[in-house]
Amino acid sequence: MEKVFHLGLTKADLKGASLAIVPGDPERSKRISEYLDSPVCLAQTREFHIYLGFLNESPVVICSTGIGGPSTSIAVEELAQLGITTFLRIGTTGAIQPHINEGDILVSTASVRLDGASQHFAPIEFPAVSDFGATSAMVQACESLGITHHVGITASSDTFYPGQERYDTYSGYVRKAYQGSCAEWQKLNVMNYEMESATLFTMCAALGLKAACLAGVLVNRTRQEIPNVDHHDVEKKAVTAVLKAADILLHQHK
Ligand SMILES: O=P(O)(O)O[C@H]1O[C@H](CO)[C@@H](O)[C@H]1O
Ligand SMILES: O=c1cc[nH]c(=O)[nH]1
Repeated sequence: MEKVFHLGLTKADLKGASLAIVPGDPERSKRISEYLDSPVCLAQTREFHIYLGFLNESPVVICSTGIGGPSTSIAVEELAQLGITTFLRIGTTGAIQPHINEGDILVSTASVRLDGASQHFAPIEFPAVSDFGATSAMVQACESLGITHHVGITASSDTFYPGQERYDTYSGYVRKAYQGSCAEWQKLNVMNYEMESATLFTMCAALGLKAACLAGVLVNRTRQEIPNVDHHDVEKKAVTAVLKAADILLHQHK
């Protein structure tokens, strides 16, 4: 088999792996790989930092997606060509419901499609819905680890500023269409904002792949805009949860 376009890997490089953990941040890939047995770096190209390791003897791929839908769609398309069928996103997020605390883990059942890339896979009426089994594994993982978590809908936006209704200190400008949008999502019981799950869920549902997403809360925007938690502490909790979910999915039938 030829190498895929961006990741530059062949199927043989993945050693038969069928599950990938997909963080946004490239540096998170390496940190996650350190929890696996015999981790190796397969490639570092653009935003895609790819590692292979073993979880209780099963091969697992870690591949960062970078920020947003377009690069996420490339990672997913190319990993699927290499044999990956299950994608577990581990992200960071901003909560918009007052009962959610910094450091909590949010498991997304579905996402509001505030992205553009998902429309290249399915029309806007098509739901950005997670895979039930993979999402249940994330919930089970949080429960068994005693991690405070919330399960529900996520708003997934192409932009960090206007799409998430952030009034930056440079222009303070958010176009009319997004003014008041955060309050509307709050009213509709949306838990949080992040930037990749709408593309991931839509394309995986459309292409017959499985996807789930959990994210660690860095900030609760009902109280403040700038995080004051330790990113690494939040990340560690999310990594522990996603690895447990991967283990459940890979080994539950053995
Ligand atoms: O921490 P990651 O996985 O990158 O996720 C979140 O953080 C980035 C924005 O700061 C976006 O990618 C968003 O989805
Ligand atoms: O508020 C936030 C925090 C992290 N990532 C996002 O996309 N939004």
